[in-house]
Amino acid sequence: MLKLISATPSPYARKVRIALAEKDIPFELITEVPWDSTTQTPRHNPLEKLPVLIFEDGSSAYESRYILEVIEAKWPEPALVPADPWERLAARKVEVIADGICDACVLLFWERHRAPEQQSAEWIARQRRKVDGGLRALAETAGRREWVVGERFGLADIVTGTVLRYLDVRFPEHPWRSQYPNLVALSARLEARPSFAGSVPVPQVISDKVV
Ligand SMILES: N[C@@H](CCC(=O)N[C@@H](CS(=O)(=O)O)C(=O)NCC(=O)O)C(=O)O
Repeated sequence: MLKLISATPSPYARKVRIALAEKDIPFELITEVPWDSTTQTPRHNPLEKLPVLIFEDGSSAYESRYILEVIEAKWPEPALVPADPWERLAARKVEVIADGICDACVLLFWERHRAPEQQSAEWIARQRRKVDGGLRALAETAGRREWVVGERFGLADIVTGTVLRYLDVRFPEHPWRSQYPNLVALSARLEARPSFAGSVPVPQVISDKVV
């Protein structure tokens, strides 16, 4: 059985969970805390990050963008990336923006885990600018269209939906809902899909000291 190492808050893992669900690919979900010493992630990814997709032969794929490319190659229908090369590149650019917002949120999250006197205001401001700028770019790209790129649901919608819901977990005070009504409507439509409803992110308890 295909296995996916995931974590309850992970937007990167949620991308993969949604893609597998949208393609009706059965898999075993392994939920863990990659920050704790109990993690099995390093056994399957030398970079020690989840998500990790583990195939029946024990080989593994890691880095969510790469995992999604592997899934698209192994199980091409229904396609989640546009056939048109330029539309495909537009969808990949949306993934770059969405992943970049998530990356900035992760850096913010750990900076805020440091003792107050050790936290860098400049570093926090820098990450906050990336979140704000990325959201602005997503809102401009999405406009008021039904789907973020092209004429059907796909990768650009998956990554946009996952980063928006991730903000509720890691950056709940961010005012994106008042800033971008088009993203609020898009998020509501996407969250109604069974693949989204079955993978709603929630915080996790981290037992070990990380920073
Ligand atoms: N670029 C990676 C990022 C993955 C990532 O940062 N995963 C986190 C968990 S979560 O933030 O997604 O919940 C992790 O495993 N971090 C462990 C570590 O960085 O050592 C991807 O897209 O897969």
